[in-house]
Amino acid sequence: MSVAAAAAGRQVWRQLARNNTGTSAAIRRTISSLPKSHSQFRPTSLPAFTTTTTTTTSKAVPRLSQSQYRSYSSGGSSGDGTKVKFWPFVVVLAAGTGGWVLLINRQKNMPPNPKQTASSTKPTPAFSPSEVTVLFVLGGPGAGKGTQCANLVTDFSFHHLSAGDLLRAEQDRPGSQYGQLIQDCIKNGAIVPMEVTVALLENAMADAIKKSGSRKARFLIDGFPRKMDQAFQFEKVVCPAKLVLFFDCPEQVMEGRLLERGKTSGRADDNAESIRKRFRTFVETSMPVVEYYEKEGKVIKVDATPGPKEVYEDVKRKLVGKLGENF
Ligand SMILES: Nc1ncnc2c1ncn2[C@@H]1O[C@H](COP(=O)(O)OP(=O)(O)O)[C@@H](O)[C@H]1O
Ligand SMILES: O=c1ccn([C@@H]2O[C@H](COP(=O)(O)OP(=O)(O)O)[C@@H](O)[C@H]2O)c(=O)[nH]1
Repeated sequence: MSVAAAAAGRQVWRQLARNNTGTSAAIRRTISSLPKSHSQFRPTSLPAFTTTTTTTTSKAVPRLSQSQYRSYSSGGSSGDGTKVKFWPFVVVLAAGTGGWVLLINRQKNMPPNPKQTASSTKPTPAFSPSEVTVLFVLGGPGAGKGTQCANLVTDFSFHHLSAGDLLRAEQDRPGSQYGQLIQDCIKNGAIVPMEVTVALLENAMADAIKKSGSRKARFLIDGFPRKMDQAFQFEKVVCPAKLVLFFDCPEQVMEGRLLERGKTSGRADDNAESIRKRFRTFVETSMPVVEYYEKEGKVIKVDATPGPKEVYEDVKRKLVGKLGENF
């Protein structure tokens, strides 16, 4: 695991702990019981995070200065000149060995060469954007992301991966050490630490590609990234995204849809209190992600207020307009 990845992992936990004042004591307990190293809190069933090693090449060993050498002439003579004297050799050997040890220890303490570190720790995304097309699908809770993804799957043979669905499946997986954490986050409209979600997505993408038997694939990553750290991590270790589909919808409309959905969805967060928290998280944490990608010129914005058919016509027209029929 790279130092940067470890630091990123620790940062997430610190951040979560900081943001944690309003969340349940169960989350606090879970966080405090979690190990610091982010490689250790990776779900056991999930793929390994990209790991790289940093190597430092040994530098040319500088010569010892004169003062570090024991002078042959400094010792007095003992006995007659015909006897072989061993002690000067022993002293020279000891001094030489000491010098080597000092040098090696100094090299160990030296910071690695920045050039080497930059190239050797840069993780390569698991999937190449030349083979794998990733579209992030964003929008407030209840904006209609899942509904529109289903249409896109039919017309454009996308694989649809909902981050929320993957998290709920991990939450329900017997033996998952993240079940309680995910459950608490979802109920409180909080965001599950990115390592868990990114790993679940990478795993699901790899499965879909394996099943399809083709290295080329299109993915709709629904409800993700909801936070900037997730966006950076996913693009760095999984796959750079081509575009973001953003479903823009007023809160009042989304609330009505979610309360209606809550009558049958069985979801722990489709209730008035959780909805309020989810809206807040969306405005404070997820909208900055949309704004970031807007600045990158990667956002297709769709008004999600009309009925599903009308919304889809708009999605299709804008998507094909941007990428063409055969993207
Ligand atoms: N354009 C729309 N007009 C009215 N209802 C919609 C529309 N799109 C989705 N819905 C309904 O609203 C609820 C939330 O939609 P969903 O696709 O699950 O949203 P999200 O995935 O963004 O949370 C669902 O019950 C869905 O049937
Ligand atoms: O990347 C993600 C996606 C979802 N969630 C959690 O899953 C919940 C439900 O997300 P989903 O996309 O299923 O539903 P939506 O809120 O969009 O209706 C969110 O409120 C978060 O608690 C998360 O932590 N990280």
